[in-house]
This record gives sequence, C-alpha cells and structure tokens, in this order.
Amino acid sequence: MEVVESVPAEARPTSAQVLVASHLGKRFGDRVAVDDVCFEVAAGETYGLLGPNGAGKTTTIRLVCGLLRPDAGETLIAGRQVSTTGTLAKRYVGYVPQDIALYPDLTARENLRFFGRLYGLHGKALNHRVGKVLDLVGLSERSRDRVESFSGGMKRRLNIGAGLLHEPTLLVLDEPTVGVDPQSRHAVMESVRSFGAAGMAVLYTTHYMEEAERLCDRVGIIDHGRLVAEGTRRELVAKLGEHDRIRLSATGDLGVLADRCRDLDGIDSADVKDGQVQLLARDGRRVLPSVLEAAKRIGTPVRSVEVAEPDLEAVFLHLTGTALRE
Ligand SMILES: Nc1ncnc2c1ncn2[C@@H]1O[C@H](COP(=O)(O)OP(=O)(O)OP(=O)(O)O)[C@@H](O)[C@H]1O
Repeated sequence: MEVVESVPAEARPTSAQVLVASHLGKRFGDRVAVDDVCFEVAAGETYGLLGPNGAGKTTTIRLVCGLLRPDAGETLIAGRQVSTTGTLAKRYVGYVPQDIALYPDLTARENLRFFGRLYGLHGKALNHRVGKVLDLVGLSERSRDRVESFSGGMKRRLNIGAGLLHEPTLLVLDEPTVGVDPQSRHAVMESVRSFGAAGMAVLYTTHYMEEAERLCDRVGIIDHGRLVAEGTRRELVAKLGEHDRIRLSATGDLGVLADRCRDLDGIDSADVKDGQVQLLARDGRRVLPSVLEAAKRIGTPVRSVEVAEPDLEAVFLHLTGTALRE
C-alpha cells in the first residue's frame, strides 16, 4: 500500500468544490468503461454515482483517486491535479474500496494503528486519531476484539474507518453496503451521513436506488460509462415530467404482460423487476383499466396494483430504457 501523509489543518482547501472531474474517459481494449464523465462534489456534500453492475462506477472512482490513468480528462482534488504517480492530491482523499482490506487476526484498534502508520501517523497523534475514528464508526466498544469475530457490517465500518485516519477532505466509498445485512447497512449509511454533516465531501457509488435517494444530496446516474443525468432527487424526478409508477403483481408470464403493456397508449415503459411488472405512465389511473384488460386477455390475471410517485428507479428506467438490476 502506498504511504500517504495526512494534511495539516492549515493546508486544507477553502474552495467549496473539493472534487472537480472533467471529461474523464477510459477504455479497456475495445470496451469503453468511462465516457466523457464530468461532475463536481462540494465540501459537506454527499454525491452518489448510481448505476447498475458494469456501468463504470468503480472505474470512475479509480480514475478520480489516481489509481488508474485516464485516457482523457482530468481530476482536481482540493485544487490539485490528480495523477497516478504523485501523492499531492491523494493526501486529501480517503478511499474505501469495495473489498474489505483488514487483518482478521488483529483487533479493530490494531488494524487502525497499522493503517494509521501507513499514513505517517505516530505516537499521540496516532492514538488520538484511532480513538476518534473508532468513535466515528461506532466501534469503540469492540476495539479490543479481533476482526475475525466481527459481522459483515462491522467489518465494513472498520474498513471505512481505515480511510478516515488521515482526516481526508474527500471520502470516496465504492459500494460500501454490498453483501451487508439490512441492519448493518443502516449503520453504515448513518456513519456516512454523519461525515457529510461534519463538512466532508463524500463520493458514494451504489446500485441501490434507495441508498442514493436517502443518503445523497445529489445523484449522478451512470449507464454504459456515461453520466446520463445528475441533480437532486427532486430535479431528477422532475425530468420525467408528470409520470406515475405502476407495480403489478400477476400470475403467469410477466414478460409477455410487460410486452403487451408497452404497446398500450399512455404507457412509456414496461419492465419486469423483483417478480413484478413495473410501468411508467403519464396518468396511471387513466391507463389502469386497459392494463387490467390486457392482462386478462393474455391469461395473466393481476393480483395487486400499486400506483406511486416516480422515484430514481423510474428516472433510470426513463433515461436508459432498462431497470437498475441487482
Ligand atoms: N481492468 C479491466 N479490464 C478490462 N475491463 C474492465 C476492467 N475494469 C473494468 N472493466 C470493464 O469496464 C466496465 C465498467 O466496469 P466497472 O467496474 O467500472 O463498473 P461498475 O459500475 O463499478 O460495476 P460493479 O457495480 O459491478 O462494480 C465493465 O464492462 C467492466 O467489465
């Protein structure tokens, strides 16, 4: 692991935009992983990159953190240009990778002390930061327990803690709740929320729509390497105009039902997700009778119907024509 020094308080940036990513591009052979991606994250802001598996989220943040060289574009962190070789900009970044990088046979405190030394911390400063970080991630009471005895969520939180030791200005988290049970997921999200509230800039990738909705001040929707839209939840939903989201539970071939619905007047999109047919319609209540009629005709009787306001899932569906899949 690379040694990155911590940043003295007086050297911290004052500009509101902590991260500025401009026209980032990256190919792997013929495959375009990231295509002309631009976004900014301000101090105290939590920015979510939301997209399905393979959309380009990890590649984007590896470019942003200087772990991968872009084919095009550049990133500034705290006004410093990011490069794969230099450490100047990296001093401001806490990067929390998707995979857990902890020593199972060491305690939580020993793990943090190890990573703290890599950041150039020693003596009292190291002890102080380790204590503070254990508090921040809610693991003070388990600090003397070996990591091998931790739940998935606790390991995740400690992994995040390792990225916080040098008091980064920007915290970058790559899908930090993947493989975590719902209760621990909540704890991870609450930790992340507190970092934004404390003034840190947070860049968060996820393919869970609810996480982006709950946690992020602004969301960038990424698909096939391109940022197809960005904004607050409200701004993104407004892009849909007046739309309703309809969820149908039915018995029979849901794919056929979705195909039929797609052809109906007033239906903008139809997709099968989570064992339901999901529709986007300009006026849900008006189209419902023809949907029920079509379902009956093809022998897939509808068992329940839910009409709701659009969410980010609906925005994604509208912009890309596909559902965000797990
Ligand atoms: N080192 C690599 N070599 C070749 N192709 C790669 C490499 N890294 C990523 N890719 C490809 O680039 C595309 C974007 O991948 P990336 O990991 O950035 O997506 P992601 O949105 O983070 O997905 P996930 O949620 O599954 O992690 C994918 O098609 C992937 O297969």
